[in-house]
Amino acid sequence: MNPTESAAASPATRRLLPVADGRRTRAHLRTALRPRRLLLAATTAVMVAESALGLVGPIAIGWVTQAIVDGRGTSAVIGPVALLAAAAVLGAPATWASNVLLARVVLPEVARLREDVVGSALALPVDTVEAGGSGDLVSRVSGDVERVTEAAQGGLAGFVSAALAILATLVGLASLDWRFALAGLLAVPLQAYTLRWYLRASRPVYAAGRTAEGHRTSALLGAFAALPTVRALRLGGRQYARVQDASLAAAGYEFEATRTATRFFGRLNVAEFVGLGAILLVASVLVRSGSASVGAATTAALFFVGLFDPINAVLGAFDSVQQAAAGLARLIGVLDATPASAPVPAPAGSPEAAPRTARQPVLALDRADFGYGDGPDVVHDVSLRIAAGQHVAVVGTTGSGKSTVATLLAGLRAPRRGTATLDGVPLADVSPAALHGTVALVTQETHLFAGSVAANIRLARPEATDAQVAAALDAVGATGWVEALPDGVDTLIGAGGHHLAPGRAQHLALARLFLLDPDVVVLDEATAEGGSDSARLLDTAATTVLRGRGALLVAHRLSQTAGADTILVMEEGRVTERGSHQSLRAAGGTYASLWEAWSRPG
Ligand SMILES: Nc1ncnc2c1ncn2[C@@H]1O[C@H](COP(=O)(O)OP(=O)(O)OP(=O)(O)O)[C@@H](O)[C@H]1O
Repeated sequence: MNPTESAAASPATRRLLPVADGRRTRAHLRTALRPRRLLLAATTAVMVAESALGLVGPIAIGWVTQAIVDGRGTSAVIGPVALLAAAAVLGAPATWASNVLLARVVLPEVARLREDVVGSALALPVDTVEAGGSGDLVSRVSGDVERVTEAAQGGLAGFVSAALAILATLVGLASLDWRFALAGLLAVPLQAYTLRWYLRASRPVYAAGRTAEGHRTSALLGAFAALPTVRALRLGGRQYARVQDASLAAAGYEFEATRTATRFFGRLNVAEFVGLGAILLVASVLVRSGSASVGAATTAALFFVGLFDPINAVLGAFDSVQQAAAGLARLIGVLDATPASAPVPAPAGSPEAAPRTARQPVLALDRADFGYGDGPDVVHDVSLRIAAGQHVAVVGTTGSGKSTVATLLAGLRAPRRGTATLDGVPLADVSPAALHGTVALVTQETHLFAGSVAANIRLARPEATDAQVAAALDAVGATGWVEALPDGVDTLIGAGGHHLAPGRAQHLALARLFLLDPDVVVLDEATAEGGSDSARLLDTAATTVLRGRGALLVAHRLSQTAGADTILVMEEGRVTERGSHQSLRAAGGTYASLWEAWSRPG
């Protein structure tokens, strides 16, 4: 997308990627954890043992208190103290084992989820990413994955062990005297009510907060992508205001979430004091009536006070589990948005990658219409066919739809009506792995990745040898200037590296294309950056790359298109003329005038 457009699109008007509903999210979790259910059961068993060890403290203290009240000798204290020491010694390995087991259950799944989501994101249709803004995608594969990891590593472990501690304490209370348990349970309705209120209040806040974060990232990325335009047109203030609005909206949700959590913990304190008050009341009645010992009453009070932390931990963990659930739903939304027919692209050279063939596939558009987003059609009823090494050129004025046709033919976008096919199969049904090496699109915007020149060329075929990389550079005539760089092919380019002029970046893109060796090439102004000096060099390189393959050429310099087998003239999204250079010149129409204007000296 044009950066100016991306910066101009208001985040509020974006259609973000879908978010999975609760049912779909739970189903995904169940499927993911099913193969690990034995490990999960072992982890739970260790956590139960760990929680049971945590109960030993209050029990031992109760026994000590009772021994003192009864005036028994020091020997009566030795047993409880030894028990306390044993629980402390066993507690450490139990905690270690539960952490290790939990990591074994959870971490591989989180890692796989991240890989799946990144893979799906790379296979998403361009339209879908453009509609949502890449910021939304970035915030999902970074922020959301982080939240799920945090919850799974820390929050979930805390949640499970604290929940088990609560259960074990309640059992402990009941085993002292059922009336202690009953008194303690008085807090439960209040806690349940508070929790229900909190879940209802916080869930939408977290979900909206994550969406707002996506908007904020989109606004930031949009502003950065359009930086040169923003500077040139002095749009800084407007961009700043846009980012500020998106940030304020996101911060607003963060405040709201904190406010809700604070209220929640305040209400919980009330519940705790109601429970403790009830236990102390019951204790005093039972001790006075002789139904319970002072030691048992002390243990009961300590049990209940000991519940405060786990209850806070459970409910606090709800917080991170809730945030993780919102994140997980957004991640699964990405998985679901990827077309089933478009598996994750396999790197070239891997066994799943399409085998290289010297075949000549037929790439065709048939009566294709296309429009961006919800906008009107900008391409109408376009048909063209590239077979067996044929070269088709598209010419026309700015905005007539040439680039759009190029992206339709390369399978980056799908026509609204009509078809785009490879050997008769709709491109939408051809997996990226099968398209890789068959059809390649090179546009005017050449992205240089941070890395060496060789690494940038090798992206086309990671298994290519140094000699093959050198041969590709040689074939397109780039060896001379590449060798003159500070470190030759090892010179670092891209972000933070040696600066290359746009024409040189295009030259490298042509070398990359040569190494990729696709059957059909779609060149969209791929040599447009050449100044008068390097224009000829780029034209020669393009001629070398195109030799023996089918091609669609979009170019402003008509010298590049004059040799094509068929030339299409586009006006306002329609093909208005079609034929060879000679026949179109002879026809005296738009092409003849364009040629006339272009070839006029000066
Ligand atoms: N990402 C986009 N979102 C919305 N509209 C777009 C987008 N890209 C192009 N358009 C519109 O579609 C129409 C065709 O544009 P396209 O870029 O295909 O024309 P073109 O002939 O390649 O122009 P140029 O020679 O300037 O590259 C234009 O009206 C343009 O404004």
